[in-house]
Amino acid sequence: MLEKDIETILITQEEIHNRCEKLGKELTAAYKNTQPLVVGVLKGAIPFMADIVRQMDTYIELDFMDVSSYGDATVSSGEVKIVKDLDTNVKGRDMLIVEDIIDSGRTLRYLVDLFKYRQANSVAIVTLLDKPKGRVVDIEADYIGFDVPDEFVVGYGLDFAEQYRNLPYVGVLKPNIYETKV
Ligand SMILES: O=P(O)(O)OC[C@H]1O[C@H](OP(=O)(O)OP(=O)(O)O)[C@H](O)[C@@H]1O
Ligand code: HPA
Ligand SMILES: [Mg+2]
Repeated sequence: MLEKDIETILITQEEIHNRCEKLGKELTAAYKNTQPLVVGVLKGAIPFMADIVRQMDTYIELDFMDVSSYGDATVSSGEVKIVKDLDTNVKGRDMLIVEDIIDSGRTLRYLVDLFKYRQANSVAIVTLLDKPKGRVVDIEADYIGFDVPDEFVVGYGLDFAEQYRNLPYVGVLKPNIYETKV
């Protein structure tokens, strides 16, 4: 059903699963002596977060933050706003932010600066996808699943107009889909 809208599959479900296993081992080792607060950035990070935390064999806590800079657009508005804040006081905490993609970098630049301002002890980033060509502000992830080309990607949490988050892989939409929705 959804697959008819996809032009190319960039990353398969199996590739994502295998990469999550490897990243999970690295994160387990990195956080074995601390109890990090793992922060999922709603809504895109949900599928990746569900997979990556189940590959972390160590003590962790979960929290969520909802920030938005895109709305239904495919180009970032440039302004990041908090839609839902954390429930947890982060002062002195080791934090791991889980994201689906770093594109312009604005969302993560904002979050890292915010958590440092709130005096977190450390702030690291794990992202499923990195789109280095999209970068407008300076930010790098500590753990990256895959690099993607400078194209608008969907699936595995990533949406176009709130659709396609539930695809079990990452792909590029057929051009006619943009035309009918824009
Ligand atoms: O590096 P950037 O250019 O800031 O883009 C990346 C962010 O944009 C998307 O979220 P969005 O704000 O669309 O919310 P969503 O997760 O609910 O789709 C994505 O999930 C990242 O959080
Ligand atoms: N796809 C979906 N959402 C996004 C993207 C993308 O390529 N970049 C930033 N948010
Ligand atoms: Mg989005």
